[in-house]
Parts: sequence; C-alpha cells; structure tokens
Amino acid sequence: MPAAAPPATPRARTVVARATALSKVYGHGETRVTALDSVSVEFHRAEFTAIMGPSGSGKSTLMHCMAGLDTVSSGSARIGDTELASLGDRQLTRLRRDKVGFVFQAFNLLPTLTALENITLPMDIAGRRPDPEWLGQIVTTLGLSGRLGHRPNQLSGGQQQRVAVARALTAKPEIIFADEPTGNLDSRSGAELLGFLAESVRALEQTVVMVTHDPVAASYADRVLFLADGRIVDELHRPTADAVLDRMRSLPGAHAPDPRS
Ligand SMILES: Nc1ncnc2c1ncn2[C@@H]1O[C@H](COP(=O)(O)OP(=O)(O)OP(=O)(O)O)[C@@H](O)[C@H]1O
Repeated sequence: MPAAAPPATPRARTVVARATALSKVYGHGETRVTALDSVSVEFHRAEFTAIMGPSGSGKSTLMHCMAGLDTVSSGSARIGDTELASLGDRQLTRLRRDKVGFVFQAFNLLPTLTALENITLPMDIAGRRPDPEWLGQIVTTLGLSGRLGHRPNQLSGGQQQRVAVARALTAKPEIIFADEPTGNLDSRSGAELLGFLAESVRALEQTVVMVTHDPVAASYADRVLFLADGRIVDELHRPTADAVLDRMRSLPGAHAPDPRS
C-alpha cells in the first residue's frame, strides 16, 4: 500500500494588516454613500490576496483605508500593531514610506533616472541604503539584471512595470498594495508580472494585496475576497480563473452574462 502523504506543515500565520469592523461613509444627506460597511479581514505574511467585486463595491476604498491613503469613518485599520487612525500626517507618511509598497496602473517612474535609480529612489529619499543582497535577489527574481542602466523609455511596458514592482519590494515593506497592476499591459507582460508578484510572495515572503477586475489575474493569488455593496460576501482559496468568474457572476450588483453570447 502506498504511504499516505505527510500532512502539510502548518505555517505560522503572521497578521501583517487587519481591518476590524471598518466602515467608510462618503458625503452627507442625499449624497451619503456607504463605501465600506463593517469589513473585517486579515492579511497574512507571505500571502497573495486579490480583491474583486463589481464597480463601486468598495475595492479601492478598502485598499486606500488599509494603506493609510484615506481615513476610516468607524472601526479600525491596522498595519502590524499600528492603528492608522492614531497617527498624525507625518507619522502616516513615514509609515507608508517604511512599511507599505505601492504598485499602480501608471508606473510612475522618473524618466531621467535609470531603472536602478528608480528602484532605489524611495530609499534614497528616506536616507536608507538598500540591502545589496536583497536588491540582487529582487532584480534576479524580476529578470531585470540586464536592464538596470536603462531609462524607462528604453524599456518595454512590462519591464517598466517590473521596475515599479522592484521599487515597491526593495524597501522590504510589510505589505504591498497593487491597484490593477496589469491594467496597462498586454496579456503576456501581464502574466509575467503576476508570476513575479506570486514569486515575490513565495520566494521573498512578501505580502501582496491586489485589486483587480480580471479573473485570470485573480487566479495568481492565494485567495480572492469578493466585495459587494461594501461588504465581503465571499472568499475563495487557491482560485482558478473559472471559479473566480463563477463567483463574480453570482455577486449582488454583478451583470449576469447574456446566455446568447
Ligand atoms: N471620494 C469619494 N467621494 C464620494 N464617494 C466616493 C468617493 N470615493 C468612492 N466613492 C463611492 O464609494 C463607493 C465605492 O467606491 P470604490 O472606488 O471603492 O469602488 P470600486 O469597487 O473600487 O469600484 P471600481 O471597480 O469602479 O474602481 C462608490 O459608490 C463610489 O462612488
């Protein structure tokens, strides 16, 4: 009889960021919108989470509140043990600089700097020196070794986006927030980028939270959170693109696909 596979060793699950009963209300009176309605969620070290949901379901608001880019109306958003609402503007800026990495659709690279200079810029501004071994590992993981002396206009869109990811990883942030990071890429470059993000989670134990509309992009994540009307209504682990698409179709506010198409 074949021996049973040994049980997977449970990994210590360090909570890197946490929302507790987080609500966000915009406007007053008739223009009042509840963008987030008592959301509680944890993000763990070395975990890749995708956030999906119909337009207006609160994805960006959740990311902005968790990243300290927007304030909460009630409840709490924490990074590590730090309650973001307890911080003043300067402390928040410092926390974002030291603990949070961002990857947006627009790469936001400086055209006059080389790829390497763009990667190390946030640390230069903070007066910190990148750990050369770590930087080397990131550059190798992202396949940028031969491109470090190039300026952004000498790089493809995919390579520019990888430089943006390297920039986010270099400061060893507690957590990286990515907003539609593949939105401007062709499907091959997008797949490459998502592969690298997933690799940074596996090989570098990075924590990544990504907002996306794309079920294929979400399938690179370890879990997918589904938002509808400001609430987390579903969660999928080890998702496939088809499973994500299925759940998306059943969400409140989702447009049911036309059976004739
Ligand atoms: N600054 C703001 N002022 C007023 N209402 C806002 C503001 N930002 C977002 N909202 C509203 O909050 C709700 C959630 O918006 P949010 O941008 O988080 O949704 P989303 O899921 O990211 O949408 P999309 O997929 O279209 O980007 C929406 O109804 C939106 O109109």
